[in-house]
Amino acid sequence: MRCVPVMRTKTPSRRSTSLSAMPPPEHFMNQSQSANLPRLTTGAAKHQGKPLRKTSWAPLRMNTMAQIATSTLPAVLAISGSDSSGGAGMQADLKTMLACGVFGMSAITALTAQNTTGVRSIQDTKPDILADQINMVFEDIPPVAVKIGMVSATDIIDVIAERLTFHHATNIVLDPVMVATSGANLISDDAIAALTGKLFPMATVVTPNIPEAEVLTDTLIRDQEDMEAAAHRLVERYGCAALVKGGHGTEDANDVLAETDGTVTWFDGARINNPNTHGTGCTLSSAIASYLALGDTLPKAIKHAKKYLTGALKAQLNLGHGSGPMDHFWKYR
Ligand SMILES: Nc1ncnc2c1ncn2[C@@H]1O[C@H](COP(=O)(O)OP(=O)(O)OP(=O)(O)O)[C@@H](O)[C@H]1O
Ligand SMILES: Cc1ncc(COP(=O)(O)O)c(N)n1
Repeated sequence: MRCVPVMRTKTPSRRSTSLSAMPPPEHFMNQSQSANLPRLTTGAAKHQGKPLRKTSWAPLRMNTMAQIATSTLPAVLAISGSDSSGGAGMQADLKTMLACGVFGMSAITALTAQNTTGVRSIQDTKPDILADQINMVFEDIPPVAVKIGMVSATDIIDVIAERLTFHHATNIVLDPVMVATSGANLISDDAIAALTGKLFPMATVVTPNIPEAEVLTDTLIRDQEDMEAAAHRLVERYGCAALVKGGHGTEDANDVLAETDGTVTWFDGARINNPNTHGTGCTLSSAIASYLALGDTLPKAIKHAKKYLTGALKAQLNLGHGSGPMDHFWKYR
């Protein structure tokens, strides 16, 4: 069975850049790929292995400065909780961003002590420290996209909403994390109201799984028709696009996107037989933010993100005693 996600749209598809045409970042290339890149010969390279005479420094420095190669990457900010076991939360976000070709930055909302079998303890970040993290990032390297994950308390949500508004954040991908795969509750009941009231209206897209979409829409989701109706309801209620993910369904892993202009797009994916799904939601949302930062439209970003996630599941990494993490680096092995 092939597991490449397929996209079906109910309106004519939009144009966007092809990712396959994009070269991987140089440090991920193999030797023959990187050997084909143009090289700059700096003054320092010419002197390799030989001690430099003092008299040669001044011309050498000017020569080197004139020829320094500069490069840049779109930067993406993850605002999420730390997962000590590395498979979900901030750790999954940063690994995903690196693998998807953007520069990942972090504002940590909570420290969790967890592994693949459960969550032992949670310490929320003090709101002023969270505000400082967001400020320091935006003041220096303004992100092109922002991914928001675990936000467990109202005061944390308030500060995120206020700071992101202040900094005119764009391309906000919000994964409304409620319950961990291991079963632990990761948000308080009163924080759900703050999340939907303050952060949903700012989001470009929200990405609930089926149980989360049921809570957010007060409906039962039994089939794909219900998933699509829930996605529409979220768009109507909160004015942002909504991707309802089918990972918790019983058949294929199909996700549905409803956009504010009424467009509905299904992203079909065959269910992969892999019990290690810790961090799938974190990974998908970070990949969507990464591809938005790289210039994709929302449907294209989701298509590429799902392809990345599918590959990570197909790699069949098997770590830990519970539902384990995925191989975020699968593309480069
Ligand atoms: N077994 C699977 N095979 C293929 N795709 C899957 C599988 N499980 C989940 N997915 C995909 O993973 C993505 C995340 O969906 P899921 O419903 O698991 O989110 P989630 O529950 O928020 O994740 P998390 O485990 O981080 O809480 C979706 O694109 C979904 O279709
Ligand atoms: C810090 C943090 N953020 C998010 C999740 C959800 O991921 P999952 O549902 O796969 O456990 C998690 N377990 N921990």
